[in-house]
Amino acid sequence: MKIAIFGGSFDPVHIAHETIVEVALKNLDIDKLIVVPTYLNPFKTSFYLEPKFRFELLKKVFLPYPNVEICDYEIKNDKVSYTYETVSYIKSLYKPSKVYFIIGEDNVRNLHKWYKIEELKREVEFVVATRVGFNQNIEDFKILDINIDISSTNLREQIDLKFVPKAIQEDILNLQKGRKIE
Ligand SMILES: Nc1ncnc2c1ncn2[C@@H]1O[C@H](COP(=O)(O)OP(=O)(O)OP(=O)(O)O)[C@@H](O)[C@H]1O
Ligand SMILES: O=C(O)c1ccc[n+]([C@@H]2O[C@H](COP(=O)([O-])O)[C@@H](O)[C@H]2O)c1
Repeated sequence: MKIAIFGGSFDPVHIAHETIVEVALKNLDIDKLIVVPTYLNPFKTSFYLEPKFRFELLKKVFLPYPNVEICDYEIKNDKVSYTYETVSYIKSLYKPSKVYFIIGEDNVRNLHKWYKIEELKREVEFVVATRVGFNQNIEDFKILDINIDISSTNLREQIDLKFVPKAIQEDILNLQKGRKIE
């Protein structure tokens, strides 16, 4: 089995994430794509939406995709998880013959600082989703061509429903009513 892992904070999930998954399913030779929400990214100090809620939003968004699974491994750890550990766990579960790990172009800059990065590079092939405004040297990577100028930060600051997947628009509007999001 060949798999791709797409890890992220998804705080909250937006349409660029959904598009990355669609393009990956189309362009990578994979049987399954596993989305792994973080409890907390090792380089970040806090999250905004509760991990369980970010997980539920991802479930709703990717329900129509039969080959997409949302993995609660990091959330259940209830603490910072390193990608190297998550990949080891997923590998022990599925014994895949090939593992891709998808990151956005913004994450290329600090990739060399990831925990056990040299070992991790031997375990996975990194795939980079291009990101508007980030011009990293990505010629050594497999590329997913994404051209959507949105971030979770933008959405937390100001909701614009055109960047929110249809399946969760109501949940996001409810957050706005409760003033959890502006
Ligand atoms: N618009 C985008 N284009 C390409 N890649 C993206 C885009 N948005 C997110 N990604 C990538 O998807 C993964 C998960 O993203 P993440 O949940 O951190 O969203 P984000 O929009 O970058 O959030 P934040 O604004 O909170 O940093 C990361 O590897 C990130 O680089
Ligand atoms: O393992 C690490 O050292 C490491 C350091 C920074 C980020 N990551 C992972 O990179 C992925 C993208 O994170 P984010 O917050 O940009 O969505 C997510 O799966 C993080 O756990 C992993």
